[in-house]
Amino acid sequence: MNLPVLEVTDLTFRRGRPILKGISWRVEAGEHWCILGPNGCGKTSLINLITGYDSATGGSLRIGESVFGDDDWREVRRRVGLVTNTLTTYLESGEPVIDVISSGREAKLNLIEEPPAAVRREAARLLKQVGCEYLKEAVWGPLSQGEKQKVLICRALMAKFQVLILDEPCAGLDPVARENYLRWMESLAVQPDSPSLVMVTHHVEEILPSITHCLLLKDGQVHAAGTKEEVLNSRNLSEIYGAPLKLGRRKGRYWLHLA
Ligand SMILES: Nc1ncnc2c1ncn2[C@@H]1O[C@H](COP(=O)(O)OP(=O)(O)OP(=O)(O)O)[C@@H](O)[C@H]1O
Repeated sequence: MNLPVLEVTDLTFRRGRPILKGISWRVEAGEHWCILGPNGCGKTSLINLITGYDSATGGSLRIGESVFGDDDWREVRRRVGLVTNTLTTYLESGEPVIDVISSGREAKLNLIEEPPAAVRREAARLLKQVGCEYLKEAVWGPLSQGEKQKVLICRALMAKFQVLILDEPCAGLDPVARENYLRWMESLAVQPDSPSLVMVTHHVEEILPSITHCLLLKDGQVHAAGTKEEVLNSRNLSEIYGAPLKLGRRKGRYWLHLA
C-alpha cells in the first residue's frame, strides 16, 4: 500500500476557542497543492501544526511513515520544509548567501562553523540552478525580496524534504519578479525528484499549471478539497470569501474578480 506523503485526520486546534475544527486532508506523492481561504480561516495554524511549531488539540497527523505522537517530532520536521518570510527576520544580515543555503542541510540558522566543501558545492549548484550564480559571494542582508525567496527555497532543497510548504512565496515581489519567480517554481515542480509543494496564497493568478490540487478553507474547516478542476470554481470561491466572485481561466492560469 502506498502511504500518503502527508495526511491529517480530524485535526483540531483550540486557543481559547476552536480555530481548526476537524481538518482531514491527504497529499499523495506527485501532487502539488494550493491552500486558499480568507484572512483568519486557519491556514497558518494548519501549517504550524504540520511543521511541528504548534501542537494539535485533537486528531492525527502523518508525514510519510511518521505519525505525530508516535515518533520523534524533530525527525518528522526533517521531512517537511517551510519557506516563510518569517525566516528572514532570524537570519543575520552579514551571513554569506552560500552559508544561508548550506545551513538548510541540518536545518540550522546562522552557522558558526564553515560548512563542509561538498555542502558548499551543492549550495552553489542550487544557486546556479535558480539563475542566481552572481550571488555566490554575496551576503544575505542587501538581497532583494525575490532573491531572498529564491535563496530560501535553495536552502529548503538542501534538506531533501518530502513536502515543501511555501507560505505566500510571492509576497513583496513586483509583477515581473513574481512572474519570473513563478516560472522558476513551475520548472522546479515538474522535476521528477521535486518534493510535493504546498503553496499558501491569497491570489489565484499564482496557481501554476503544475499545481494539481486545491484545499479551500473556511472558518477552520475544509470547504472543499480535490483537483483544481473539481474545486476551483466561482461558486466555491464565492462561498469561502463570502462575496459574489467570478473565476476566469486562460492558458492554464486563473484570475478572479467581483461579479
Ligand atoms: N496562538 C494563538 N492564540 C490565539 N488565537 C490564535 C492563535 N493562533 C491563531 N489564532 C487565531 O486563529 C485564527 C486563524 O488564524 P490563522 O493565522 O491561522 O489564519 P490565516 O488563515 O493564516 O489568516 P491570514 O490569511 O490573515 O494570514 C485567527 O482568528 C487568529 O487570531
